[in-house]
Amino acid sequence: MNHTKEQRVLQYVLDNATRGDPQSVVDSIDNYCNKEEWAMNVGDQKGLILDNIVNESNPCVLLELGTYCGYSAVRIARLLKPGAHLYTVEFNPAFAAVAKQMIEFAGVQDKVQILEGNTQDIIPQLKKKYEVDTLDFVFIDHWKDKYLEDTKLLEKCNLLRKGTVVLADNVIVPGAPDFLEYVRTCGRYDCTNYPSFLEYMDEKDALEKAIFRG
Ligand SMILES: CCNc1ncnc2c1ncn2[C@@H]1O[C@H](/C=C/CNC(=O)c2cc(-c3ccc(F)cc3)cc(O)c2O)[C@@H](O)[C@H]1O
Ligand SMILES: [Mg+2]
Repeated sequence: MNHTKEQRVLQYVLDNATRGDPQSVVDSIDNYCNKEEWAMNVGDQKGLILDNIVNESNPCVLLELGTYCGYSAVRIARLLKPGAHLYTVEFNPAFAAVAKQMIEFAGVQDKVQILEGNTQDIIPQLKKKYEVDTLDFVFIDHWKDKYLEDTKLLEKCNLLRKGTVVLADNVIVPGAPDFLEYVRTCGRYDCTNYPSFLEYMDEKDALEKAIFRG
C-alpha cells in the first residue's frame, strides 16, 4: 500500500509522531529521512534558519511554492501567531494528498491551506480568488528553474510590499543561479545568504533571503 517514498514518509509519521504535535511530525520526518530514505525536505539544519527568519519576520500572510510532503508547511505553521495563514502551492496530486494528511495529523490545518495547481496559474489568482492583499513572507522550494519566473510573477501581480521576505531554498544545491543573480543585482531586494548543508547530507547548501524594497 505504501508504494511511494512520500507515502512511506507519511506512514512513518502516523506510526511514530504524536497527533496534534507539529514538532513531533517535523522530528519524525527528519528521523526517517536521516535513517531510511533521503527526501527533499528543507530538513533540520536549514529548518532552524527558516525558523529564525520566520520568527524575526512575524508574518501574517505567507506563501510557499512547492509543498511536497508538507514538512516546511508544518515547520512554518507551528511558529505562526493566531490568525496568521500559510498558502502552500502543489501541483502533484499524490504529493498534495500526502501533505494534506501530514498537515492534518500535525493539527495545523487551520493555519495552512494547500492550493492544488501550478504556481503560474495560482499566483495571479491570489488577490481576487483568495483575497490576499500583499504577502509578508514567501518560501520558494519548488523546481529550481522556476524560482526566477515565479519571483517576477509575484512582482507583476503586486503581491510583494516594502519588507516582504522572500526566502529561497537550495541556492547552492541544486542551485538557482538566474534567481540569485536577479535578486542580488536588480536593485529591488536586500539580499542575505545563509550558508548551511543539504538536508540529511554533508554537502554544502544555502538559503537566500531577499527582502523586497517596495
Ligand atoms: C512549474 C512550477 N510550478 C509548480 N507549481 C506547483 N508545484 C510545483 C511546481 N513546480 C514544482 N512543484 C512541486 O514542488 C516540489 C518540487 C521541489 C523541487 N525540489 C528539488 O528539486 C530539490 C532537490 C534537492 C536535491 C539536492 C541534491 C541532490 F543530489 C538531489 C536533489 C534538494 C532540495 O531541497 C530540493 O528542494 C514538488 O512537490 C513538485 O511537485
Ligand atoms: Mg529544497
